Amino acid sequence: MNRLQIHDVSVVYPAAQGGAPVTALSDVKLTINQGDLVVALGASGCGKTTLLNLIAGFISPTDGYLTLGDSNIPGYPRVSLGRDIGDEVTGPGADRGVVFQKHALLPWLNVIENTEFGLKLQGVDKEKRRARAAEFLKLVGLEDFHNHKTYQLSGGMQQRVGIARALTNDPQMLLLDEPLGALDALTRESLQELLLDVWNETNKMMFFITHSVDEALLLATRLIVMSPRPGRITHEFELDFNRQFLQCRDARKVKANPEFIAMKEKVLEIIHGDEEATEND
Ligand SMILES: Nc1ncnc2c1ncn2[C@@H]1O[C@H](COP(=O)(O)OP(=O)(O)OP(=O)(O)O)[C@@H](O)[C@H]1O
Repeated sequence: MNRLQIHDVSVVYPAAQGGAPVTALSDVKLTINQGDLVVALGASGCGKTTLLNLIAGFISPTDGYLTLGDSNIPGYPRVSLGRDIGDEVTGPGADRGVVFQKHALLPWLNVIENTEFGLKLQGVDKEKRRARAAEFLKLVGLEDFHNHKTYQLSGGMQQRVGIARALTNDPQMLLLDEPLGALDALTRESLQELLLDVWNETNKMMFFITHSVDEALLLATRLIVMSPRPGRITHEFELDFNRQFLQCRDARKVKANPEFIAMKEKVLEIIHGDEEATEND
């Protein structure tokens, strides 16, 4: 079983000219198991993107460390009792796929060339990488768009290519930094459903950042709420609204569930409290 573990991690950004250092994350502990869809919510500046960048290996912790690995590989766990499974995360790797808010596709390549790009860099032969890219383009509903240039596609379709591209590398984990934030409401809903289908079908670990409480509650198996100054995880909730959605395929019905409404109120209260505290600082 794959697992990502974050062990007592802090991140301090050095002082900019004339300013003080910023403690973006303080003493963060988090375990993400195979099949977890962890969503991070929190007031602006609470360290969500810093946490994602750490998991992606784009930045290093000031204190603490992260591990990622498969407990079924002989030799693991390195330490008993299920802790320290896997290898220390020390930089970016193909085991983690990142989907950004802005898709970051290459405009001179068509859809399938963009999707297979990571495998091409890894030296996978053309037939193999085409077949894998086609498989994931089908999964995101773009099987008829292989030869389109990415700038000919709508924003939602471009994000679908970004998701297919990340999946084509077969990462253990998908990291998504507000991937739906720039989309109109209807496209956003259809991509939420797509992501739940992808999660359900692939059973990959996912770490997802959003500013939308509705989106967080609908998608998450575990919701973490973060607070700023210093950034830390203050609340964690186990949720099953995504399972409810996958059963009934009706997001509006799930969102009308009194439990959903009560959880939304609870989370909004936490976040608004943090925002007011920050404004009063
Ligand atoms: N490269 C950097 N150098 C210095 N400070 C930084 C840097 N990146 C982020 N910060 C600061 O670290 C804190 C956490 O930032 P981060 O972007 O991780 O928060 P966030 O929760 O993702 O915010 P938002 O919701 O606004 O995107 C903020 O105070 C931010 O100003």
